[in-house]
Amino acid sequence: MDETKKDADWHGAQMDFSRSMSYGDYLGLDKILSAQAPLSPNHNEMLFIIQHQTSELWIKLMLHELQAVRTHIRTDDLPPAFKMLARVARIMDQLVHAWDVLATMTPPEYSAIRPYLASSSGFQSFQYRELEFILGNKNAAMLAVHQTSPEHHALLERELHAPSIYDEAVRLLGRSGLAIAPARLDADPTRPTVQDDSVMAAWLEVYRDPEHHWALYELAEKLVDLETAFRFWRFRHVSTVERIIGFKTGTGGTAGVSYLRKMLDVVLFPELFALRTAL
Ligand code: HEM
Ligand SMILES: N[C@@H](CC(=O)c1ccccc1NC=O)C(=O)O
Repeated sequence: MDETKKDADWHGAQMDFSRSMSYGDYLGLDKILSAQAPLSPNHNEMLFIIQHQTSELWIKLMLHELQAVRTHIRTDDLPPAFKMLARVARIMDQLVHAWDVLATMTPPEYSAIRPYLASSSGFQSFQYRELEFILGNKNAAMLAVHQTSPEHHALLERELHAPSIYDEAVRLLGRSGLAIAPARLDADPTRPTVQDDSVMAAWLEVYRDPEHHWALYELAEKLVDLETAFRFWRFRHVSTVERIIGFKTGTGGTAGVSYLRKMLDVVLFPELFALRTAL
């Protein structure tokens, strides 16, 4: 058998894609795999770039899932929302473990790359900001960074004014016959979530009688899973940053580690954590 024939018969695999779509065509690999453009001569810059690019892709998927979650909660269709929330929490776990790869980069290795980054920073990630917003950590001041991109600015402006996933969960509590204060239902969507007594009382009722409120109970625990994973991500970020750049000022202009440490105090779904003390 000649070599060409042998190749063509390789386990019956299709070998000629001149007239049909291939793996690379479908996945747009030409675009993805030509998007790594190191600026420094340093070997480790490829790790730095790919770490961020893969993170952005996973964030893209989380946003895709979370947008659908919001619609499903709004339309009282919880089973698909549970499935998607579980997926988002697992993606977040994956990003938590991804820090292990980046942490193989030592301070001198990063110092060789850092000057080439100029004033660019993860702080300017529009997808990350959209993720914070959809989870309810709203902050209008963060839009300023995106002035140079009208498209990203508009997207974040829209998300700033939209109800968060948690706002939709609170509305669902109200539709389920639990008393939610009108002031909470009419809260300014551009402000971060603030703990509310009526929401706390409603979730407490759910947790005190799960059998009667099983779907809300399951929703609450899925949200707690997600916030827990996000907290781990924030912690791994600040710890990895401290390990690599110590207490240097960030390229994005913040104080660096002390800024990231403050972000550890963010609570996305306040009542879901506060209620545990009362149980
Ligand atoms: C050597 C690795 C890294 C270092 C030294 C680092 C450092 C920093 C610092 C100092 C900040 C504060 C903003 C500033 O002044 O620049 C920041 C923010 C940020 N970084 Fe990183 N980072 C690293 C890796 C990553 C990775 C892998 C991601 C994943 C996407 C990431 C995402 C972000 C995000 C989203 C923010 C904004 C956080 C917020 O505003 O709450 N960073 N980073
Ligand atoms: N803020 C980082 C720079 C940095 O990490 C960064 C720069 C460009 C693209 C992504 C980055 N990652 C996360 O902040 C620093 O101060 O070294």
